[in-house]
Amino acid sequence: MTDTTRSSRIPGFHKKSPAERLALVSDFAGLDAAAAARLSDTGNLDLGLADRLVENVIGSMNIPLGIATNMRVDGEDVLIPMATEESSVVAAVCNAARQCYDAGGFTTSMSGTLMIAQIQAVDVADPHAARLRILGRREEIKAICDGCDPVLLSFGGGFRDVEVRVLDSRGGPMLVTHLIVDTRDAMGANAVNSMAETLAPHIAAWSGGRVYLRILSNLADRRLARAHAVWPLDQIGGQIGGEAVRDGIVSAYHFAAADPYRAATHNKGIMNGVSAVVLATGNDTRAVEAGAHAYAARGGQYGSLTRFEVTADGQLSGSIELPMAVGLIGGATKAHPTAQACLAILGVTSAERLARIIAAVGLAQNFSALKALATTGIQKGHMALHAQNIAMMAGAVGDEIDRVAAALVERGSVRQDVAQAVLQDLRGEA
Ligand SMILES: CC(C)(COP(=O)([O-])OP(=O)([O-])OC[C@H]1O[C@@H](n2cnc3c(N)ncnc32)[C@H](O)[C@@H]1OP(=O)([O-])[O-])[C@@H](O)C(=O)NCCC(=O)NCCSC(=O)C[C@@](C)(O)CC(=O)[O-]
Ligand SMILES: NC(=O)C1=CN([C@@H]2O[C@H](COP(=O)(O)OP(=O)(O)OC[C@H]3O[C@@H](n4cnc5c(N)ncnc54)[C@H](OP(=O)(O)O)[C@@H]3O)[C@@H](O)[C@H]2O)C=CC1
Repeated sequence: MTDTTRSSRIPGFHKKSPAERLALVSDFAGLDAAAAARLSDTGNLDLGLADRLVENVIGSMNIPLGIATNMRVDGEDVLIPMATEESSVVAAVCNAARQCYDAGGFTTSMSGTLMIAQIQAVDVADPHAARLRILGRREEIKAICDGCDPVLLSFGGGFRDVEVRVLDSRGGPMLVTHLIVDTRDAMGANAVNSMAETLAPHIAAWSGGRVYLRILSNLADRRLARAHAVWPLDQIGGQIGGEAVRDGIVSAYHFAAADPYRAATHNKGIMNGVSAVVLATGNDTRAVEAGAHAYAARGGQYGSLTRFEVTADGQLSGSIELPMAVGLIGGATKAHPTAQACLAILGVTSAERLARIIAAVGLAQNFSALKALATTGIQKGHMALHAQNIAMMAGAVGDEIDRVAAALVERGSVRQDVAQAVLQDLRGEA
């Protein structure tokens, strides 16, 4: 029954300390002392820092951090920190990277570190002429934008270009100005948003219209990260032979390229890897995910972020291209000590190198998922690793977890009801 005595209207909640908030939440939700203690155990994130990173903090939510091995990117071996709650994601990257390691691993590139900020103007009487008026002010616009961020300028970044589009919207023509800004080692949201807000009154004056939105675009298509790898047939073959595996993977790609229902899952697999590194390094997962999916839908049809084809000598070639707006400065990257440690593990000294490594991880992840799907099926490898989670869900603790998980894999039935039965057996309760 609904409890009508509880109220979520808590004035001044944000002004309380984390401990006071937790007490209120515990009371509201009827949490026992153990649950409350778990919430306030912030692990490797200082509670005071957490309270500064986001609002209304009561604790922190810890996610496992795994390391993907075997990755060689542009001739350099690198260990990959991945923050994810999903089993088999880290193993999949290790597995894919192992199979192309001897062939040289991944080669990567980047289109640049340019972000786009948009300024929306409406009620412009002569949008096409206004477009030219704004384009004619390029040097003035550059000075205004660069004046917003001298620090960025000192690192070689800043305004690069202005573009103006006349959009045919439901509310009539709309004038949209794009500021193209090199944000170097920052993701750049705050930098370009400040520029857009500062420039907005000028756009209103030059266009004769009214300005509404002034915000970056997450479709960061001037910041594309690319990765490529060749998987030799003798490395991917196994029992069914390299050619069959290769053809199955290529066909899986063709399926994703032709069908948005499949492409969504295909790209979700890629983002298993991408988002895990983005999160581990304190970057904005939503920004990267929005950019990736918008890029996958360019041209009007949602499709695959990767491509698989056969090289002239019959090997499997895989490539990926996606927007990668990540930074080493700003957001939580600098503030979160675990993010700093993850960047140290990666050994990256530029946002570009980080973006390129993440693209390689996305490609690796996709290779392993497609290989599993096109051969044994995803459940064999994934469920074998997921068996431990199922064992824990069934109530197994300590040593029981491994024993129950092993029994589930042996029976080929990774299900909670089976786990419960195995556990009862183990405990002599059957
Ligand atoms: C799970 C594996 C790796 C087993 O693969 P396998 O061939 O049975 O494993 P193996 O024991 O022969 O080991 C091969 C290598 O895999 C790695 N490996 C193997 N086991 C581990 C482990 N426990 N921890 C860390 N690494 C592991 C490791 O690198 C190892 O090399 P070694 O170190 O022995 O020289 C394989 O089946 C696989 O890659 N499966 C794909 C799993 C996957 O994609 N998971 C993502 C979750 S499913 C999903 O959300 C996305 C999806 C699938 O829907 C996307 C789509 O539809 O496209
Ligand atoms: N739609 C979206 O994706 C949005 C995302 N966000 C959030 O914005 C945050 C990222 O913003 P971002 O602008 O990157 O972060 P910050 O504003 O925190 O940091 C960037 C700033 O750091 C300074 N800086 C110092 N060294 C460098 C260097 N080597 N290269 C580049 N800049 C340097 C620059 O100047 P200075 O010191 O003068 O600032 C730069 O503007 C994330 O938390 C994200 O979640 C916010 C709004 C919308």
